[in-house]
Amino acid sequence: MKIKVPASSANLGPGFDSIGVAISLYLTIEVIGESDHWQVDHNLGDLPSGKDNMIVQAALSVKPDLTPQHLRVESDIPLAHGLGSSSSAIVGGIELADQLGQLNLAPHEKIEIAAQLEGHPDNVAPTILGSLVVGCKVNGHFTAVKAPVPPFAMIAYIPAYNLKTSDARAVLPKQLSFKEAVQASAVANTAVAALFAQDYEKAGELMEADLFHERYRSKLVPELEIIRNVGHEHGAVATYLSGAGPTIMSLVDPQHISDFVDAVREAGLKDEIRRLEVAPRGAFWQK
Ligand SMILES: Nc1ncnc2c1ncn2[C@@H]1O[C@H](COP(=O)(O)OP(=O)(O)OP(=O)(O)O)[C@@H](O)[C@H]1O
Ligand SMILES: N[C@@H](CCO)C(=O)O
Repeated sequence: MKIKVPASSANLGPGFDSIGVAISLYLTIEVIGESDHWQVDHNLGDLPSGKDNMIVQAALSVKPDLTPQHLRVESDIPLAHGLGSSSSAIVGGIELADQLGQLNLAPHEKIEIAAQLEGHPDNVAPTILGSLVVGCKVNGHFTAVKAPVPPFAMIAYIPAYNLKTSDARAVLPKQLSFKEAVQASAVANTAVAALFAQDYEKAGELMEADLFHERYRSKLVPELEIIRNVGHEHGAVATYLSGAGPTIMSLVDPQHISDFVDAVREAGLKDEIRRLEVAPRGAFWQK
């Protein structure tokens, strides 16, 4: 039995901590069988291989008396790169507990648990539901709404360097003025309306007009402005900092992908570029 959990790309510009999209890169957790201790074989470098692994910790937070298992974990989601690897691990752990503990959790219950563990729903909600999701905390619980899937290729520029979410949050201001907060939220509201209206010309402009986080983080990820400018000339509808970065995501019309990629290379950017898709389905089990 295997669980497949998609990656995710959060924020989409002004939807800071609120909007995210499931992405076609996967964390796979194979259940080999019961064991006398938790054992996690993985291809993820020096991450923990026992009970202290994030997947196991998430599973035990849901059901502390789960029987220990031998798991095999593989992932094509780069760690600490703004593609939601920690959320995929948390959601994978919740799915594991749900299945092994026969809990039959509803999607909204999984979102509640996962968002409490992660702190915000922008990565975990699309990782659970698939496609594009807008969510928030309200009246002490998390809520999430699925939006139409944008009909674009997601072209990710993945810098070689890592950027921990905690470091990328440390550069954000503690406060915004009332006037700035009103303007930032007006941009985000209109971006969401444009996404639901499937008016991608308007959505693209608004996705590039974030006032919550990108202007503070762009000094950590100087490639953002370069790729955004390339995108304006070469077929990108919008370019944004994926999650806390450093991955930069561009929504590109499929007809313009090779032109866009060539132009990014001509701008002197040499790190990995991957063509990804929106994953329409959230985490699921396979025999
Ligand atoms: N499969 C996994 N198993 C165990 N721990 C993991 C796994 N995937 C990620 N992690 C943990 O999550 C950390 C990365 O989380 P972080 O929030 O910094 O970045 P991210 O989730 O990849 O990006 P972002 O939140 O910006 O989209 C890793 O350093 C590791 O500690
Ligand atoms: N919304 C989060 C995503 C990463 O957890 C951020 O940008 O910090």
